[in-house]
Amino acid sequence: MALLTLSDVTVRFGARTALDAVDLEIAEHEIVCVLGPSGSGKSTLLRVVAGLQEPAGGRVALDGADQSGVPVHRRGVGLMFQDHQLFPQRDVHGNVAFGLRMRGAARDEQARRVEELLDLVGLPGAGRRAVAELSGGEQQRVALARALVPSPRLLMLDEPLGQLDRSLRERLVVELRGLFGRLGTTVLAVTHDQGEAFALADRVVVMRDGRIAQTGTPLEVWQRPASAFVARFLGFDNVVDATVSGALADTVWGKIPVPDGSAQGERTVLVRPAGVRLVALGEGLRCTVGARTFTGSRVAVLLRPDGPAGAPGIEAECGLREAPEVGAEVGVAFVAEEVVVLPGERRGAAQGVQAAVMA
Ligand SMILES: Nc1ncnc2c1ncn2[C@@H]1O[C@H](COP(=O)(O)OP(=O)(O)OP(=O)(O)O)[C@@H](O)[C@H]1O
Repeated sequence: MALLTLSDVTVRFGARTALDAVDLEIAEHEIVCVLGPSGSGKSTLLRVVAGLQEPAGGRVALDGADQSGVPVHRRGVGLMFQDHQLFPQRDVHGNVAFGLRMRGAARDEQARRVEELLDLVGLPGAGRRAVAELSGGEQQRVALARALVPSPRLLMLDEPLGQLDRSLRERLVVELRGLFGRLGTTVLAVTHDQGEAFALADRVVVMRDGRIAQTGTPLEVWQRPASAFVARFLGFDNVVDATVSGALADTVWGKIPVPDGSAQGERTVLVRPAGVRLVALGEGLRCTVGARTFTGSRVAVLLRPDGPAGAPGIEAECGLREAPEVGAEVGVAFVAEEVVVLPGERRGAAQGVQAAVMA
């Protein structure tokens, strides 16, 4: 049985629907990350599970038990918010022991458990340190220890690494995944950073306007985005309308090869940057290099098709040495394995069909 089940959960703020009939299940020991643009309903999802927000409709169940009317502190969930919300006047021990004290745990049990948790999050012996003197990353660990101390059956994290610098986030995310794996913690985390979500999660949930746009393993979502929205949200810019016929998609960039078995007809097609190949001038689509951006080990190259007028730019990625100069003229070809015909009919095409039917 799922540890957490949301069935048809709707949350409204006046006329605004923050969650729109959401269904979601989380299995025990699973780490699920919710991703989505600002305002898509991520925090509301956490709040409704925690009991901080009443749903207007639907049901939240933990271990199969309906949670309506069950207050926050009786749900057995741990919560960690973006801004840590540590008590500045208390030391590390005082912060981590908070949940135990509230439960009336004996002092020696508190001391033992706090030490155990501080060891676990990599802050052994830090109990007497003042919270205000800790670095952002250390405060983050204290907040995590505090959330873990009552052994919640579900740990919920809202932008857990939000305010930390990039290198610390990358390190902590790996540590967190290892830690949750060892503890067998079930986690529901919210982040707007897809790199973080992909590194942490067994499964990601992409939200849009209060609904789930896609759910799947990081690899599934990355390889097969469910829609143009998800593809663009993941940072893919090469998304164009196409008419797919057999192994070719007819697009504004010319005919692009698509993988065997691709859906046919009026579609939207994603070409991953790795599927854009630079070839000799005179072959493929003629483009001018509009910009180059160094991304670490690769160079992102923006190509502007020389025609037809209004054709969108194409993003390619090149090795450091073969990236052409800005202004260079190049030929562009496409590699079928890196092309994805997105599920669902193109919106414009569907509207066209509807207009035709109505006429
Ligand atoms: N207390 C509230 N009163 C009124 N509207 C609210 C309230 N909380 C959230 N909303 C609205 O509900 C929608 C979803 O908000 P939510 O905070 O869940 O989004 P989010 O995806 O977490 O956004 P962000 O990434 O910016 O934190 C938004 O349109 C927001 O304006």
